[in-house]
Amino acid sequence: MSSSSSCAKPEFEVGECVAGFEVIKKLGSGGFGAVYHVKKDGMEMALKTEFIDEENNEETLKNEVHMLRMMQWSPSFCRLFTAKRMKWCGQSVNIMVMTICNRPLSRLRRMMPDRHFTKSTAARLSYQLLEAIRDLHFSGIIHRDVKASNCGWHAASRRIFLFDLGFSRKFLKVDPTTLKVSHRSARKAPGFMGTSKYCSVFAHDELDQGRRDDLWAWLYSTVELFLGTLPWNTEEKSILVSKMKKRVGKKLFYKCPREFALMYEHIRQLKFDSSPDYQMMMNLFQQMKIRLEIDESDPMDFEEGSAFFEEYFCGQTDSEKEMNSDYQSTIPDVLESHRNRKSDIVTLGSRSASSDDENKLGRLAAGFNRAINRLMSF
Ligand SMILES: Nc1ncnc2c1ncn2[C@@H]1O[C@H](COP(=O)(O)OP(=O)(O)OP(=O)(O)O)[C@@H](O)[C@H]1O
Repeated sequence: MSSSSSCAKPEFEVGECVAGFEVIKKLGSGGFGAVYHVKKDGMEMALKTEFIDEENNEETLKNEVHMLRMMQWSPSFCRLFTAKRMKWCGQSVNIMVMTICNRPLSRLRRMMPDRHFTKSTAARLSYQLLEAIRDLHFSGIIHRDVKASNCGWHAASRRIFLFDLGFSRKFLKVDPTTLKVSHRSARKAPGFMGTSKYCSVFAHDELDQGRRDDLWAWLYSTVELFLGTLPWNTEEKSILVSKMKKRVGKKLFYKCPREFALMYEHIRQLKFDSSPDYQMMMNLFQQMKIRLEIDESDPMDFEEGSAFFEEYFCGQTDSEKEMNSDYQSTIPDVLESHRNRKSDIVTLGSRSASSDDENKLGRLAAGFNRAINRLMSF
């Protein structure tokens, strides 16, 4: 068991000042810490914490900060405002402060009738996620846990941001003498990494992951954006999920725009260290957009002006209400104005909401393996 996940995780209180950032509310928590909505000098941000187990010297956030710093050139990732180590009640805590996103993509999808987006929204979101993955790969990094719950909608830029780089890893290495860059060789037994519902069959087989595996996870996540479900939705056993993935083939895309079958054909022939043809896939998206008359300027299903906005996206979801009511009793009067103000800062991500469409066992296993990997291979 990872030490971070087994050691106590102190909670920051609403109104508390953490490294100069005022806590507005908790957005959710992961295996290694929690994410808070914070404010400083009138600016809203997200603060991610990690309580360090000094005995084991395990610091997942350090890796995430390092990777996010490398991605600051890309518009598909959060801005990193600060990252530091601090003391909190005698404990060492790592924090990073980044752009705050609105609801996670997975929750937005579940708020739709039949839990799927319209073709126009699903296609545009899938394209944006592909752009994020391409940018990450261009920087020499693989994500290893691509899925809609690791994407947040950033309303101001009308983009999705890919977050949670805690699982990510560099796939390139540089020879120190010749300065030649090459793909790292596949490790023999890297262990499972990712989420069973979305990961590639190679990840199920615990093979080392490359760029192709992020694309498989993107493909499965895309199908879910279009259809609201995956054939293995109710299957809990990872081995059976893997079997279903191996069996389903092209049939998976029957109800999706036909261009996805072509992207699938490309992805399925990729080897561990192959370079995917992002441009070819992006061209297929352009073709799809023309064929389906998708207009970039149309509101997304969850944006004001769409047919769904008033009925499905104006209120809070049950899990959001639950998350907010957990804090109700602790909110000091001075912060009451934040809660009452109708603004774009309400209702953001929560762990509890996303957990129902993810394989919990997979997450546990992934958290465990991530801890081991941190210790062994970085
Ligand atoms: N920049 C952000 N803006 C808004 N919400 C965020 C941001 N980053 C993370 N969150 C939300 O905070 C919650 C916790 O995120 P975190 O990445 O710590 O954990 P996780 O992905 O749920 O789990 P794990 O770390 O075990 O994979 C998630 O619901 C996520 O949507």
